[in-house]
Amino acid sequence: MPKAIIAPSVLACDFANLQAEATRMVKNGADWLHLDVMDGHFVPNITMGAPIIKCLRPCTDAFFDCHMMVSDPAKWVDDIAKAGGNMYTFHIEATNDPISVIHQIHKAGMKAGVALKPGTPVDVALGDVAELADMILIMTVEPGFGGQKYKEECVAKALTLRQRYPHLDIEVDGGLALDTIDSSAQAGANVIVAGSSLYGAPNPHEVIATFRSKVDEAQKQWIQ
Ligand SMILES: O=C(CO)[C@H](O)[C@H](O)COP(=O)(O)O
Ligand SMILES: [Co+2]
Repeated sequence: MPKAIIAPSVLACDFANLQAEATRMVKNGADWLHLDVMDGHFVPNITMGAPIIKCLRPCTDAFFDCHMMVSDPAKWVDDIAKAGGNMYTFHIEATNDPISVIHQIHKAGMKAGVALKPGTPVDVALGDVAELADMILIMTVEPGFGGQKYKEECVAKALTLRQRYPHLDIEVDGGLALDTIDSSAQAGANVIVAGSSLYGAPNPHEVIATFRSKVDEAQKQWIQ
């Protein structure tokens, strides 16, 4: 059964100390690091790109989960692969040909994720997309900024995916915290992104452990 994967979003960290902030979460039990790449066009904010990911790569062995909030997903695949990205998750709203982008990502040696904004119906990810992708990301906030309120209504999409694809990695991103994790875990999401609730916590180790136990417990209902 899909195991719990906890992926702190460094978007919420002190970027002046990115190396220490990233490795701190790994030491606190994180499985992946979630790196939010924003181009100022697909979303109204600019964050980091391949040059920063490349600098971070020698600092940790952690799996780099690159969330690409960009208007032209095909354009950055090779740069992110060379920089050391492990998962390249692009938005389905940004392309007319998600299948060819998935193939391009695989050819570059990365896992392929496909993200859905809150207003995007899950139907677009069913069938070929879910069967070829390594992960589907259900956004639980509008992409662009950390620290937003969790949109619980989005988790119905995770439930639809989990019922059809018991082995698929399903990620949720946006507003995940101790008071919101339950609905995502119960809907079958197993990859939990959290920025503010982890970087703002005095005890991130405990928060990560709680996320993990809630997800692992909930996953038992889907497959043994
Ligand atoms: O993709 C994102 C925003 O577009 C971030 O990953 C997300 O918002 C995480 O931050 P927080 O947990 O504070 O909501
Ligand atoms: Co993200």
